[in-house]
Amino acid sequence: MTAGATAGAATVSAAGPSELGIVVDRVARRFGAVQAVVDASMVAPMGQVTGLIGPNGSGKTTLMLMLASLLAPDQGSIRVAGHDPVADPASARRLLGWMPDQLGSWGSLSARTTLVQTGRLYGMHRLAAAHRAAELIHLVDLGELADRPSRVLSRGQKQRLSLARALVHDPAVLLLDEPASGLDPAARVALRRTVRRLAGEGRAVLVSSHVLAELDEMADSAVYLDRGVTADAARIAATRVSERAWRIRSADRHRLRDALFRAGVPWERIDADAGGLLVPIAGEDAAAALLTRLVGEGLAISAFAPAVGELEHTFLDLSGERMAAAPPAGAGGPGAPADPSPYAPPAPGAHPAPPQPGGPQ
Ligand SMILES: Nc1ncnc2c1ncn2[C@@H]1O[C@H](COP(=O)(O)OP(=O)(O)OP(=O)(O)O)[C@@H](O)[C@H]1O
Repeated sequence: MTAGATAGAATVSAAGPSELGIVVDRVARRFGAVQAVVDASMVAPMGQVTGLIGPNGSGKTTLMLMLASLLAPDQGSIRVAGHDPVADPASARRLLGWMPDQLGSWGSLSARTTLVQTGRLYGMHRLAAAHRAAELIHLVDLGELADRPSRVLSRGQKQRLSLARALVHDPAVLLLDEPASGLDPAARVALRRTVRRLAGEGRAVLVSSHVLAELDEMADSAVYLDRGVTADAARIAATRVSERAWRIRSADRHRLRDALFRAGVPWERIDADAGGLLVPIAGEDAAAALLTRLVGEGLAISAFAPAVGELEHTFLDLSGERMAAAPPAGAGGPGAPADPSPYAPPAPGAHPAPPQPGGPQ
């Protein structure tokens, strides 16, 4: 995903409703005493993959069900390729493909029959439905299992059948709820390629997932749902300059530690893992300034990158669960003002003495 890309309400452009694929405006939905979706607004443009992210119980599936015309919102409006799934569900359903988190098909039907019957339900001729089923079986690589009852399929194989079923009528908008769950690594790579290709052909693809590293590689932008409310653009923009851990690698870790200390990073805030030293840095500008300084000191840096993906960082930041605490005021930590870099040199005696070689790395 491109750094910091988001698809909040504020990103609605002058594009027409069908170009936007999915448009959700101030939607709410309650189940008895539970307000599952409080205030959700978002867009998912055609030709792009949009991630839908949020903690357990934040309302993602409820929102997806409303988009799929399977649940009516209590208030607000939804447009799917320009159609209102409440007022005109038939038109919306013709244009959208829905992959739920559970397959939900008759176990006695084979994958092929499931796909053919789905095509028939969309009004396809028997031969056209059979042809389409064969195409999709090839696409999701279920050839050897196509004529066995779907109940014998593994969880991952059922996911692939579910994706194929969502694609039967060649929809312009795709709603995928946890599509990668149960897939092995090779199937995940294949899914990622398929999803990117489907978007590349002009579809709007909305993907809900807890596997944020997966989504990072798949999604052009993301919508964050927290306790039923979508995060607005300003909240998301703020996470871009909030602290996160960066991993820095150099052949000489001790020299690197010393250089980081001289750059104003307190000892106690430098962590380490097998990949290098972990340093909290607030924003890309601060990262660039630190890298420039380290290289300027003659250090050979072999890796310098965020230790967590963009989506995970934003998710954790919005959830208020960030690892690193803010540096104490005036401590010259990563968020400190530039002089000349964002890492102000520490005042003499401001930090404990550097640990001796052989200490924790
Ligand atoms: N049919 C229902 N009746 C009552 N409460 C419901 C119903 N469906 C969902 N909820 C409640 O609404 C809230 C949002 O649920 P939802 O399934 O949309 O969350 P989610 O973000 O998809 O969660 P997860 O990530 O765990 O799948 C939860 O508190 C859930 O218990």
